[in-house]
Amino acid sequence: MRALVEPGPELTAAQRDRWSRHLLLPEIGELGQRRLLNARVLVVGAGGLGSPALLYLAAAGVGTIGVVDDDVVETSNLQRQVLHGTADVGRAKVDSAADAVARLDPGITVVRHRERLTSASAARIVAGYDLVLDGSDTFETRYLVNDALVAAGRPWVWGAVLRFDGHVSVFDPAGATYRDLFPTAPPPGTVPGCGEAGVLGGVCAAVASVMVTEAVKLLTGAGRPLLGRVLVHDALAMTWRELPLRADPRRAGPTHLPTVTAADLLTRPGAVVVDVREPDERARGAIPGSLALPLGELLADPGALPAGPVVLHCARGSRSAEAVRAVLATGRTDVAHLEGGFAAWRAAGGPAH
Ligand SMILES: Nc1ncnc2c1ncn2[C@@H]1O[C@H](COP(=O)(O)OP(=O)(O)OP(=O)(O)O)[C@@H](O)[C@H]1O
Repeated sequence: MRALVEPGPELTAAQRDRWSRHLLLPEIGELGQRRLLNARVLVVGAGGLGSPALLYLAAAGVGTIGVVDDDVVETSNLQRQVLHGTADVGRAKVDSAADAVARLDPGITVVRHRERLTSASAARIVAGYDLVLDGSDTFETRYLVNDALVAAGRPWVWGAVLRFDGHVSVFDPAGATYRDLFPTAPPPGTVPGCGEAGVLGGVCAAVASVMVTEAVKLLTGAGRPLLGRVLVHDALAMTWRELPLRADPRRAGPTHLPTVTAADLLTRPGAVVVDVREPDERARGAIPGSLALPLGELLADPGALPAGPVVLHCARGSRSAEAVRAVLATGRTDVAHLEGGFAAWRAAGGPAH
C-alpha cells in the first residue's frame, strides 16, 4: 500500500531515541517515523474514542493533530475519556486535549477547532489534513465526515461504540464508505447513545487502538488496511468478527475513480480493454481487441473480469464508473475506466471495427 504522507526531515538524535521502538519495526523504520512526523491528522470528537486515539497518535509522533469538538468536559466523561482529568471538568475538550498532548510530547502541534463540524464547515476543516479519524457519536456527523472525504477523495478511519460493542473500519471514496454500511440513518430515537445506554471504557480504548493502528498503517504504507472490512467487537463474548463491506454500485455521489483518457489509451496500449456496453451497442462499433463483459454480468460476478491492468469503458463513462466502483470494492486496484467512454475514444481518433 502507498503511504499517504511523504517523509519529513531527517530525525534528530533525540527523536531517534524517542521513537526507537518504532525504528526497530522494518515496516515503519526511520522513513515511516519521518512520515508520521510530517503527517497532519484530524480527530473528530475528543470523547470516548477521540481521547485514547489522540494520546496514541501523539505518542506515535504524528506531527500535527487537529481536534474538532465544541463540547466541554463533564464528570461523566472521565470514566472513558482518559485524555481529560478531574481538574478539566468544565473546560473545552479541545483545550484539555491540547494540554494532555503537550504533557506527553510538547513537540507535537495541536490545532484546536472549538466548533461544531457542520455541512458548512466540514470541507474547510478536513481540507487541512492528510487523514481523518471519526470518533463522533451521531449519524449526522458521520455522514458529514463521509461526504466531505468522499468529495475530497481521501480515506478515513471510523469507529463507534455502545455498551459492550464496538465497530471499526477504514473507508475510501474509491471503495466502500459509511453510506454503504448505513445507507440511511435510523429514525431519530430508535438508536440510543452512550448517554442513554452506557458504554464500557475499555471498549472505547480497544476500538480507538484499532483506529490509531490503522491510521499509522495508512500514513506509513505498512501492512493491509482495514478497507472493505468492518471489525465488530463484542466485549461480553470477547470476540472480534470481520464482515466484508462492498460499495453499493448504485451509490451516487462524487467519487474520484481511477480514470484514463482516450489519448492515454491510444499512446499507451498494454491494458486489457473491457467493454461493459450491451452486445447491440458493440455491434455498431467497438475498440479493436477489446473484450465484452456487459455491466449486468460484471456486477453479478466481478470475478469474471480478466487479470489486469484493465481499462473498462462504456458509451460515455457512467456505466464504466459504476463498474470500476464495484471492482474496487472487491479489493482489486488494477482497474480504471475510460473518461468519456467510446465517444471520447472516437473523438480522439481511436479506431473501431
Ligand atoms: N459535529 C460535531 N462537531 C464537533 N464535535 C462533535 C460533533 N459530533 C460529535 N462531536 C463530539 O464527539 C464526542 C463524542 O464523544 P462521546 O461519544 O464519548 O460522547 P459525549 O458526548 O462526550 O458523552 P455522553 O454521550 O456520555 O454525554 C463529543 O465530545 C462530541 O462533542
